[in-house]
Amino acid sequence: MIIDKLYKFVEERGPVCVGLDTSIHYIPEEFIKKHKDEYSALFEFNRSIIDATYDISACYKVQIAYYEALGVEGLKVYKETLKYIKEKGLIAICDIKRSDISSTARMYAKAHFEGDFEGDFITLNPYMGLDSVEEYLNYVKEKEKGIFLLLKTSNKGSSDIQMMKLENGRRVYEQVGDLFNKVAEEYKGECGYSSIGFVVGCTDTKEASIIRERYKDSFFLIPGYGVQGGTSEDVRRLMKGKNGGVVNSSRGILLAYKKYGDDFDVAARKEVLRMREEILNGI
Ligand SMILES: O=c1ccn([C@@H]2O[C@H](COP(=O)(O)O)[C@@H](O)[C@H]2O)c(=O)[nH]1
Repeated sequence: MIIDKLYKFVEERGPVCVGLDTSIHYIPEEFIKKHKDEYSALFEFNRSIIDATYDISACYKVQIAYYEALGVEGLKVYKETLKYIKEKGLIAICDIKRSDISSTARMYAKAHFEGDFEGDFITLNPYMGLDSVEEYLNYVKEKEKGIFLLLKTSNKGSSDIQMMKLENGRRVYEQVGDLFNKVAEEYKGECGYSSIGFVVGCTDTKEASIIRERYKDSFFLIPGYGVQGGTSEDVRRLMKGKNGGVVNSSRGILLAYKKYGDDFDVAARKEVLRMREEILNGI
């Protein structure tokens, strides 16, 4: 199961997930000038970040929106970045947040679990229900793939719907979490976690411990650290020890050169080390 590989990397390298939400505007101008065009600079920037951080990071989360926004040329960079991660034996989480009826979901599964845009894990929005996720499950069982389902997101608006109380007393996110937790049981690896995990933002201090307590055996992808305001203390409420999840930081790592004044790859490494130390020290 792919979760066993991720768990092993978390144990060996720490829980940091490097977010490759790479905007052209984040790349230093001198670096862009050294390359044929913006797209090759974009790929080389990603490659340098990966080379500088792979031995101290659990995985890479590649946010497709940043590449889609650049059209076909951007998607080629997305593809090349995923290929590079795979060639180095690392783990890619494709942050695509798809959700659709099953016939369309089948196509999304094909697009992101095989072919040009293949990754190890994908993110899905499960709020369309069980049948919107079913088409992906065969890949989890047979092709060493994994899924992170949005549960309680890091944005302020997550309280608009996800926190609503239903007549049965549960919150909407609990209804969704309980439903998919049962499904996840069938995809457990040797590490005890399932290849179907949840996305839980670390920006809701109050709800974090409740979520961890309710989903004791789930592996979490945790965004919201740093720029969005989540702290290491918030992360620890969700982590369940040192290896119950991975903690994403995108802008905090990609733009670390502005904070440290070093070359961007050197600064990215410094920031991953700082973040890892800050999170693990309190556990
Ligand atoms: O609840 C969620 C789910 C996904 N994200 C994604 O994580 C990164 C966060 O980027 P930062 O620069 O570290 O804030 C981004 O790709 C989001 O789309 C999230 O933030 N919250």
